[in-house]
Amino acid sequence: MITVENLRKTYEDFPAVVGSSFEVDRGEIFGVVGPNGAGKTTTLKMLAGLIEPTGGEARVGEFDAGDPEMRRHLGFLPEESPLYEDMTPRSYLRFFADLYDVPREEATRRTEETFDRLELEHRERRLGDMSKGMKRKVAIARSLVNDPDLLVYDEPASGLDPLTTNYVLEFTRELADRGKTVVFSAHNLYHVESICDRVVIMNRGEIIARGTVPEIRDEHGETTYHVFTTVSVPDSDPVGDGRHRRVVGDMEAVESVRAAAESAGGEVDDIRTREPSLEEIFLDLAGRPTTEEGTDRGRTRRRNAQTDGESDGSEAANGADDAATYGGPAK
Ligand SMILES: Nc1ncnc2c1ncn2[C@@H]1O[C@H](COP(=O)(O)OP(=O)(O)OP(=O)(O)O)[C@@H](O)[C@H]1O
Repeated sequence: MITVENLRKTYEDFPAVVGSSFEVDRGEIFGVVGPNGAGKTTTLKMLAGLIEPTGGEARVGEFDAGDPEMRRHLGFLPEESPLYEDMTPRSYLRFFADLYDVPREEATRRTEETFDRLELEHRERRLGDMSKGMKRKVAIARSLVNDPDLLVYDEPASGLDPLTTNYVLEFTRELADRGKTVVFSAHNLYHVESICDRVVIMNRGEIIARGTVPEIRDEHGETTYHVFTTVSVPDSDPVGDGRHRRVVGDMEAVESVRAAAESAGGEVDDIRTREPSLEEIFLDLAGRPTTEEGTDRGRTRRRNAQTDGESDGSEAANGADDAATYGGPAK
């Protein structure tokens, strides 16, 4: 469905995307994740034909992503979706349906169906008076008004409460089950882990990992061993039930802990393995220097940077407005 080859975008002299290649199959949910400034929005906007690549190619089905005809098959949801405040959800959707030449009856049926599914109330209320979650639902409904094959969603759950987030994610899964292809970006890796079929992790414009979450875990994640001892050993922490726990990365280290416990008059009581979450792998990978910065692949945990990223991301304005979303000229 989507083929991206060596896609690049440079803003003036700043390289925002430095050579991405990936493919997305029909009916797949494909996640693009990465910290702030990684190049996710830029990638999505190139896929949606909203910005012109500096180099490389993005194809959607038989079309080049920049082909205006492609937009008839696309539903794009920008990270920030300012809506026309004086319209109501129904009049707003009618307006977009008309832009896409969707027959009135068909448009009304689709709109009401989506509003019902998303449990959108107050369909005749002024958009300017609606909550952020309601507006997001209206923006999602708008992305579906032309019954597109491809949905490109930039942070679909941005700024939503957990309940609405669940709705939106479940709905996204349903759309893929109905055969639509979904490419979406997210900061919240739990969302990615819960619904994506495959993922790319971006950092500083580069794809640094790709695959299904289990594949990424196999390739980049390190299993840790939690060794519980009946006595304190160096670098162990008490766990509250009289035992101590030492976390190590390989079996050799497990044996050292065993030796330390025995020489202190105790023993190893239990050993548990733990697989890293996508979030841990992401933090680990995103904390490494890029290849341009050197070959030291030492691992640096950057939990603080990630926390900042999550709060900044939901507020970040990315400049897409209604007209550009529908199909304004490529910049
Ligand atoms: N129009 C622009 N002009 C100059 N630089 C830009 C422009 N748009 C984006 N950038 C820069 O390109 C880089 C990638 O931006 P992009 O918005 O694609 O990142 P992102 O991964 O979506 O980030 P976020 O998670 O914060 O939304 C950032 O350093 C950003 O500042």
